[in-house]
Amino acid sequence: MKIVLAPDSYKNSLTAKQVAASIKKGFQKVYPNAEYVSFPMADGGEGTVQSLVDAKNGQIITEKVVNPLGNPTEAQYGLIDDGSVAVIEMAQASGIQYINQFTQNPYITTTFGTGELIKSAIKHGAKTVIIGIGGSATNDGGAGMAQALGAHLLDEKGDELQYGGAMLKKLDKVDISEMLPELSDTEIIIASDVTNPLTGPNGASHVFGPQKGANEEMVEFLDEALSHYADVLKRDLGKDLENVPGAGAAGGLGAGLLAFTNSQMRSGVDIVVNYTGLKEKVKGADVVITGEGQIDFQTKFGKTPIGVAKAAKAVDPDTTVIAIAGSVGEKISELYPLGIDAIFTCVPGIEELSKAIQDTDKNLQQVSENIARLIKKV
Ligand SMILES: O=C(O)[C@H](O)CO
Repeated sequence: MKIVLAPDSYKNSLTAKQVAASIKKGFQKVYPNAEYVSFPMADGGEGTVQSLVDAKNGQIITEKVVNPLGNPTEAQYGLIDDGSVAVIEMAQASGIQYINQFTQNPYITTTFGTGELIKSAIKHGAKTVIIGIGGSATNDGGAGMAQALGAHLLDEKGDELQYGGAMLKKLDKVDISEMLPELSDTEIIIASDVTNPLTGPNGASHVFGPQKGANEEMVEFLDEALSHYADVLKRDLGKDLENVPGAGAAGGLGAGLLAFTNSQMRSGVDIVVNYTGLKEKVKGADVVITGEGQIDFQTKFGKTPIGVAKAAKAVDPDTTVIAIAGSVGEKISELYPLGIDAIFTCVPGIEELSKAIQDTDKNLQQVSENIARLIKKV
């Protein structure tokens, strides 16, 4: 019996590695001698660094960077494959957790710290940088990120723009002559959490600006600023990004990365499946167990369980794929035709969220044992 455990993390509760360990303990009560292969997974969002570092025995690097408000902070990223590949979550340096109702202000928040993480990864020898973007406090189109990598974003007087989305309105010229030279040999793979364009009603400012503190007037101003930024990028760098899907992710960092680096957008979970070699590991598996904190029909839009199911079924359509979630939401039947054979929640009954989170390990073991008993019977 070969059992592959490839879950995502359960947000605010367990890392993907811990989830896999809990499921394994439950299964071992029924199948003590099975072959277990644990594969912490992720989809480019929160937990991607930890999952890839765990899956590939990588290394966590801590770097002093600037947070979105321009204050010093420490942020982490991962190095895998002997340091040749870096894994970054932009939110570690420029995420929404750094702001509160008193400090939130997308006119001034910056992605400079994300650029510092990319620079650090390159200085450590990374030739490929996987960057998960989303969960940001910023609306600066990745301008701060580009400045940290040596780009000059200049106003009419030739002065460097200050941090923040509002400043982009003053952008007159982009000069990339002093950007980090190694960037031209660095492949950047972007895992974006959304497919929104840079500007317009579905763009970064209109859709995600309010959650970062923008009122109606600010949203309009920021949208115009990003539109002007896109015009200058098109004129000075020859990149037309305004309507590219994902350009509006992380306050337009998607556009910034596409404009200033050798980058391409890919599905986050496909990147992780690829880098962990999951398809190789699921060969010969009798059962593949995946999961995430919350499963519902939206899981089909590139979340971990679907990525795992697709990989497993591509290798062998007869492999049984089971998902275990903390909470199971609406229309999960939409996931069955996509490769997930059955979905279970690990929460035993109605209880406080804090209690469910606290008991996740125990609950996961319990439901896993039950699933194993059922499989044995069948
Ligand atoms: O950071 C943001 O703006 C949202 O997560 C969308 O990417």
